[in-house]
Amino acid sequence: MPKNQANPAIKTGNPRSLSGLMPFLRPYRGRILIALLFLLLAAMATLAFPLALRGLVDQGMGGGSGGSSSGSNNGERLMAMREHFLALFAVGAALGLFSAARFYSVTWLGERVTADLRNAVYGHVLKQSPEFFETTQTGEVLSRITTDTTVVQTVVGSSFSMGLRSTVMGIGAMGMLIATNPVVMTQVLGILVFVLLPAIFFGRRVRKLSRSAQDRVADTSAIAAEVLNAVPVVQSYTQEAAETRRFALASENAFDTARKRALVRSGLVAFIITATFGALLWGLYQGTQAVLAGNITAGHLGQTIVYVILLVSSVAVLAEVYGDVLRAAGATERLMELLASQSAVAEPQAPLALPTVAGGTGLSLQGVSFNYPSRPTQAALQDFDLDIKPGETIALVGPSGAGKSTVFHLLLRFYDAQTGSIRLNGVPSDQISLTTLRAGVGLVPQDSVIFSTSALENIRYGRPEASDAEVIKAAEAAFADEFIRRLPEGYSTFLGERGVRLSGGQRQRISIARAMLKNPPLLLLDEATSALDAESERMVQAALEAAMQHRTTLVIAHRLATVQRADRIVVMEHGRIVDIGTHAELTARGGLYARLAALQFDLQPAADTIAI
Ligand SMILES: Nc1ncnc2c1ncn2[C@@H]1O[C@H](COP(=O)(O)OP(=O)(O)OP(=O)(O)O)[C@@H](O)[C@H]1O
Repeated sequence: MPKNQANPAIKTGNPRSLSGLMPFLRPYRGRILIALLFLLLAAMATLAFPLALRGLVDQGMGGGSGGSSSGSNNGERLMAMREHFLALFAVGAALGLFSAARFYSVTWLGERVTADLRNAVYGHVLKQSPEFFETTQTGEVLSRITTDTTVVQTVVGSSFSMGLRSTVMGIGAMGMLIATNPVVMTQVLGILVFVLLPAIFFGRRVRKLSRSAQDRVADTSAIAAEVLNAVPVVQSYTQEAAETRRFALASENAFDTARKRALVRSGLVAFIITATFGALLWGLYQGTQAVLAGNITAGHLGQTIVYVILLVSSVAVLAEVYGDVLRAAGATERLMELLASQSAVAEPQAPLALPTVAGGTGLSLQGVSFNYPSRPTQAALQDFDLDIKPGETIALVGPSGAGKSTVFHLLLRFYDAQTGSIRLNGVPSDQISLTTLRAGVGLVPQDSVIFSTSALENIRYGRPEASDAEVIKAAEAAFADEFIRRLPEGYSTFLGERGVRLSGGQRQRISIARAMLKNPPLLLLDEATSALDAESERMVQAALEAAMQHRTTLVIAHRLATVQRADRIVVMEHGRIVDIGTHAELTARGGLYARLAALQFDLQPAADTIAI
């Protein structure tokens, strides 16, 4: 089982999964306490309201209910009423103030925790080895970072506080009811038990469906991410309609699961509302009877009714919140799964320093055998032995699938070899921290990556602290300066997806300038196979030659000029080294290299050629 799979401790959509959020809440303990304080104050203001109301009804209005009161009596009552109204207003103002403060602090918390969570997941995903991305689709990760965190935000930033407020209010209202009217209370409590039991049953179903609804939404994101990255291919094969149908099918699945969840939840809501109404009416009925019998005053009844309303509405809100909590539990689980995934490439416990050697990095690969985790039976490299002196330029050649790129992957520690050792300047590569190891390597991939930013920043990606002058120097060395200056805004021109599109050769030169600015002692170059026009080709070649100076270079070579410049050419086939030598030596030997070279470099055709 790949190491990056879900931590088995975190399984199905259980509300307990929300505990995974604890580390994200902990830094904000002070804020949480403040929010709780405002929440309590607002709840207390709400609970004080019926008391003030009772005072108003019984003392302000109904005190001497007989009809013909004396003038002074009326005046006193008016005064008392005013006082009661003032008290009610004070309670209302306090409620408004505390509710606003609670709302702000809780929303702040929700947004903050979600932002932290999103950043943590993204940062964690970026550290995963390529193996992770072979098993997890980009769209799926995006969906988790956006949709799932939004669900969590709903809970932390609103549902949770609603739930807490309802709990406090419910308990408060219950306490007040017990104090003022124990008989009604006993009956209301009975009804509440009747509400809660089925709610738990329904809740379980909602939970399962919540998790699955999130999964189905992630499916649609995965499809969209894949297809949006390949729109030209989709259009050239006129597959727009088919792709739309595929997406619609996934959307339909998501809709169906969400609909089922809504149905179950609706049942829950219908049940709760009916039951709470029952409780409310029951309380009202009891109260009216008591007033008629002269056991309690009208104010007492009014107060009781408001408390009963508070109590049942709290329970109703809690049921609603419970649904949100279950949804968030599903989302948290999925996020925690991502956070729990461990990169198959481990950092060393006690990293060793990487000594610097003049002229470049010395490399030693001894007995290296490796197969990709998804292909346990097929060796991508076998008994690979190669010593490279600092400053040497080595060309790797061989048919497609020979394992050339795999050598790069292992040198960068994207994967770890199953057997053998890889040493840089004598230090095993798995004993060097990943940051140190990769800081010393410059990679120029076959397909140049251009980020959506200025030309300046694109080159600076290789060394963020470099000055503008250094960036320009690197661009000049990579023969990129001239064309960059001719762009609409020179070095400030926005490149990439939403900016100026560059030609293949220009992209390559930016990519080379980026690596040159980093100035690494080891350069890994994957020469582009795509044909460039002669002028572009000449420029790229010149840029590459400049880049190879004063460092160790490994180049996956596709050009005659490159192999001719190399100190040694390593010929690979089926993951093994089949020959090593210079261009002249290897051509003279007439083996695999001679045949490859004849095909690839357009040399004198050899007698028997092989397909590459
Ligand atoms: N991520 C991967 N998972 C599984 N197998 C892989 C992976 N990458 C490469 N392989 C396999 O490993 C072998 C070596 O591939 P590699 O990419 O190193 O070859 P290459 O010599 O660079 O080929 P090319 O010149 O076509 O890029 C091939 O059989 C390939 O199918």
